[in-house]
Amino acid sequence: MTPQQFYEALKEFGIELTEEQKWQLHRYFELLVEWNEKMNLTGITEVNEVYLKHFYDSLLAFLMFKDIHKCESLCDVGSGAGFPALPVKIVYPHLKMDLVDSLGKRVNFLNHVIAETKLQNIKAYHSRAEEYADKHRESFDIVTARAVARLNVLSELCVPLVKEGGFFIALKGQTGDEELKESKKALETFGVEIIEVKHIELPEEAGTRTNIYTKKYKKTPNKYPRAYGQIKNKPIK
Ligand SMILES: C[S@@+](CC[C@H](N)C(=O)[O-])C[C@H]1O[C@@H](n2cnc3c(N)ncnc32)[C@H](O)[C@@H]1O
Repeated sequence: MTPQQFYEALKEFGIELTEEQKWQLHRYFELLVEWNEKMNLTGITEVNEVYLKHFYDSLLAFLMFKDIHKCESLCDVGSGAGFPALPVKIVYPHLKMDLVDSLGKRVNFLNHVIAETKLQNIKAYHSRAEEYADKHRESFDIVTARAVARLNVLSELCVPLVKEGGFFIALKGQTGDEELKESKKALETFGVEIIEVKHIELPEEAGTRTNIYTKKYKKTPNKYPRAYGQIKNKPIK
């Protein structure tokens, strides 16, 4: 997907990018490739592949989420090199965003991209998500994550951060349905219900996506999230 094809694809969702937004995405791409030579950020560095497998893939779940304009804040757990958070922030600049990652070097990269692309009301934090919940419990309209952990583990990291009435959106690949089955109890325990599951084929046979949308209908019990060892070794079943 060339950048031009990417712009056209967004138009199908009613989004016409400004020159500034196009520049922000391109600058982000350049920094990703540049920093990737010194540290491990991504295996995908060819321009058309980045626009498809990182930018478009990150955005799809949000382009298809009609409540996005009603939401004000978003937390991306395990942002890594910035996905899905940074493309989403560039396209939806009204969102106030926190990016959380447990790896300090990646957080430095994220804050560098944020400064270089002149994004406002967004910051990356060096923290484990389960510790971030100490001070940011029930704080965000949307909490999201891509490629961080299986859903039963991921939901314990993410859902405590979601406000009552807010959304936890998990970007999943082929194993999405199987992960959903094993996570029914966990999702209920942490206080969210499934509102939609979208199966999508990426263009150019780039893979299948299962994007899972849940809504928080009650507070997460205070004992969650537990310490990571417990979350990982004894996920709710
Ligand atoms: C495979 S990368 C995925 C990065 C990005 N979301 C993407 O889709 O390209 C997983 C990231 O999650 C971070 N991570 C894993 N467990 C975490 C936790 N408990 N809290 C915060 N970050 C975590 C890792 O440091 C890593 O950067």
